[in-house]
Amino acid sequence: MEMMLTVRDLTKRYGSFKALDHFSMNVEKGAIYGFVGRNGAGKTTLIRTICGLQQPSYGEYTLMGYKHSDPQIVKSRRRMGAMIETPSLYGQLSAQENLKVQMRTLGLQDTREIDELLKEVGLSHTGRKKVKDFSLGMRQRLGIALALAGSPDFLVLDEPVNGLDPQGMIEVRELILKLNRQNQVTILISSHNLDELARLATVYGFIDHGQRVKEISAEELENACRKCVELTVEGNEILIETLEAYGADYRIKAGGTVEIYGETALSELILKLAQKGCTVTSMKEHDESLESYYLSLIGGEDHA
Ligand SMILES: Nc1ncnc2c1ncn2[C@@H]1O[C@H](COP(=O)(O)OP(=O)(O)OP(=O)(O)O)[C@@H](O)[C@H]1O
Repeated sequence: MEMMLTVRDLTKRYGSFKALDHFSMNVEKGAIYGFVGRNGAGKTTLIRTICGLQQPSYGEYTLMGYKHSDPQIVKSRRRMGAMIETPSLYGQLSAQENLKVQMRTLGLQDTREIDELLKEVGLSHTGRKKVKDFSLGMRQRLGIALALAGSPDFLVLDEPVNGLDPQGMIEVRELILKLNRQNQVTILISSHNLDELARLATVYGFIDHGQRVKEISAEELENACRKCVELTVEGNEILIETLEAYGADYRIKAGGTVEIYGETALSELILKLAQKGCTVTSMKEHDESLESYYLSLIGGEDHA
């Protein structure tokens, strides 16, 4: 298993406050790593640190095999593109000119790439329009284009769908999937939009109070998010007796509603209940989503 990024025991202190507290993560080559945590959990701090914008107080990370303390890590950084929080753009310049500046900063000559990048993020039509007159979504797309300059192997996106309309979100999602599948770009993406992340991520890392809560593959998460049917009946005793006879996996909730997990022959169950004189008053089917998994891991209250 080849790793793009490994983070070990990383701690970042601001005075006595630990924004990262012995945090560890593993981003395999080829992954789309969904980085999840509430406001202030430490996501941007981690991203800024691995991009070399700030030094860890303790711990280490390796990027494409180079340790953070190894001067050769600059080689890895050249193959990495990042968009962190709101992209810093030149308001008086057009999208094309902003990209030209970025290419020059990176020491790249290929101006043909600029048109391709603009097309890729859906900004070809913006012509001479100054970036200060762009919508939030357009700025966000230009930020992604800047991160893509130089065709990085590792793309780090901090909240990339922030401010995008539904169409924009679909386009960014398709772009991310295309970069990953066709160009084998490894992607680390932090987002509050769990529904959006669930459509992309191949692995998830959950962070809270600067600490790693869980790292889990999308497949493992899918297995952990079991299908569930909620039944409310008149007379729970008959329902429980019937479920026991089926050997079903169930849980009785407050108020008498029963949650039944896994594949259960529902129509057969309901028929059996009716035969025993037990009436079903309500039935709801739902998948435990990434959101409920996240809430069960981290808890519902927001500290921000
Ligand atoms: N330069 C700084 N000085 C002091 N505290 C800081 C600094 N930068 C970040 N913090 C604090 O570190 C914690 C983590 O912040 P960070 O921006 O990494 O969170 P985040 O998970 O990216 O949050 P969000 O989702 O809101 O962007 C916060 O409590 C924040 O106030």
